[in-house]
Amino acid sequence: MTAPANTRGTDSKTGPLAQFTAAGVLDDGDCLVATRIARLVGEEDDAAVLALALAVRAAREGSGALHLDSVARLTPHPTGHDPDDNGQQDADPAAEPATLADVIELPEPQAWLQAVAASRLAARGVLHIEFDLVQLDRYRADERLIAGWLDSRSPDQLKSIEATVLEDAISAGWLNDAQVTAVRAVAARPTTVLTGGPGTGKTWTVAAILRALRFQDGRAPRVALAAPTGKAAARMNETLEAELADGSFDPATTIHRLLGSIPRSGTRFRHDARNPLPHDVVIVDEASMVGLGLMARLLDALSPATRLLLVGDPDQLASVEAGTVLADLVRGLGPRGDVVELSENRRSVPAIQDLAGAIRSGDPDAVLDILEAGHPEIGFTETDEPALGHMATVTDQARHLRALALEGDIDGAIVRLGRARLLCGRRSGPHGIRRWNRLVEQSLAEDAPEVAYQPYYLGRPIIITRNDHGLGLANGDTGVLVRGPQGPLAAIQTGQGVRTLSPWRLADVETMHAMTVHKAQGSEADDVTVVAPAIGSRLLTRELLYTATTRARRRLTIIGSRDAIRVAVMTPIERSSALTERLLERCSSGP
Ligand SMILES: Nc1ncnc2c1ncn2[C@@H]1O[C@H](COP(=O)(O)OP(=O)(O)OP(=O)(O)O)[C@@H](O)[C@H]1O
Repeated sequence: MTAPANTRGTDSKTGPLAQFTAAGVLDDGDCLVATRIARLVGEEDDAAVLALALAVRAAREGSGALHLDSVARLTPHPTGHDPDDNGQQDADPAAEPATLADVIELPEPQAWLQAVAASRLAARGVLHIEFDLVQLDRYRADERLIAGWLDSRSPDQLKSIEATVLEDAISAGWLNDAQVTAVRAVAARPTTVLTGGPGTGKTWTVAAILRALRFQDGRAPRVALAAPTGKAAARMNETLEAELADGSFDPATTIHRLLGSIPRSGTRFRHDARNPLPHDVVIVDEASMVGLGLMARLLDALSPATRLLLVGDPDQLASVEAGTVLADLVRGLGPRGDVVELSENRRSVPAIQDLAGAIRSGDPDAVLDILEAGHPEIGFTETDEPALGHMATVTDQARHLRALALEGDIDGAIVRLGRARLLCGRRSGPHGIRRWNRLVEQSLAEDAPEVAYQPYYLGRPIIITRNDHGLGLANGDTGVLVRGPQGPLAAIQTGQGVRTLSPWRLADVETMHAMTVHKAQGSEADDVTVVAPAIGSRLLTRELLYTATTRARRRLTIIGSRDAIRVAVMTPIERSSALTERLLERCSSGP
């Protein structure tokens, strides 16, 4: 393959940009940004402009870096649509999906990389080439900040933790060996990453750490508890209630609030290197949902004396923002001994744990064997045309919720809400939540016609979609509409308990007979039904299936074809970054 001829790549209507747009790989926004910047710096090399547009696209898709040799493996979507969007199934689901290399003549990656390295875009610092990756300046800067910060830390700068208090907390904590290692690591190290799947005792370990900190002599250390979302912060407060009860520690908050958001600035905060946070210890839960930019801003705002504990599950879906920071840190800091992994799951039933393990290890045969073994806790409905008839628990749940709501039973309805959940990859299309919400409502309307036309019908499960500090509601809080003395009441489970209020006060709210897997992150239900995305969907990934599976405590039903399951298990989300390499490079060149 050769580098593309110079066909006026700075014009998005012709040349390689047009070809990539027609193949559904680039969108107009990618091309517009690339052509504008190219014009600004006077770049005329098609190959470099194409790399810039693809780096912009990569960031949009969650990568802070671009491997030019991965471009050939991209899947073209000539209509610009995902199969789940346009309602079409692949004609032959077993057929190998075409790659971009099948439809476009691509530059040879090494020559392309050299062309980018020699380009004006590189000379002017728009693009950088390191570790054979192309990076936009912003993501490289964030990665360098994170790696540099982690590298500069020394245990000598930390306030020491009294050994006897630490040992007391450990012996009184009923901790397993890995949990003890984690507590000791936090005491001894400036940075610790605590990983593990759901129910492996991460919060239990954090509680032991807080107890060790509370009984320190002299000034109690100042601890910040934080999470990427309001919902996750509220959950932290709930699960650490006993440790927070005496007021020794401030309740958890969002990372944005901790750093001090500046209105209308998503990238600047009141706390930064010049005005660092005053805390001795910062503990971040659900760290897999923290993107590159936010992690860089957080570390930038920590003083050298601050201990940092990042807690999360690197195998779950990563942040919406670009980056796979937690997974990168696990790989990059592992050799330094900064990572502790917990693996003993105490929450889900063994069959679901085994299934999650097989998905995580990328073994489709093992996954299908478990799905088809007839475990009472696992159902597998093999079809690529899911229908409501496949989801008895979902319609059952809707009817129970409605009955409890009609009785005005707030507690009963809230408990019921956590019993069963229908999860989908996306919002739209035949496999998306909108369709299932509509179908469940149609089914309810057979007995209760008002469900079809009343927005606030009794028994409507809801999810809050935006933080509302005035009402004390967090994005992701869930609830149900129940009969109240003067009309319908919204009963919502918040971090501070159940709140009831008039549904008319709710601004950002959606129906939740079905929920996206992204939104379900950090929450669980006893009985989970998962509709697998269609073959060809970009959402059909290992992380999506793992995250959905690990939401189930007692029973799981997966609805999808064997091929779709196979594709999901074999398709880890490819997000490129150079953060791991940066950390490993520093580790190997260290003292
Ligand atoms: N060492 C232990 N001894 C007894 N019970 C434990 C221990 N560790 C964890 N548990 C229990 O196991 C369950 C899961 O623990 P925990 O909530 O800490 O897990 P987690 O990893 O934080 O889960 P998630 O990621 O879903 O929040 C809890 O009921 C907890 O009380």
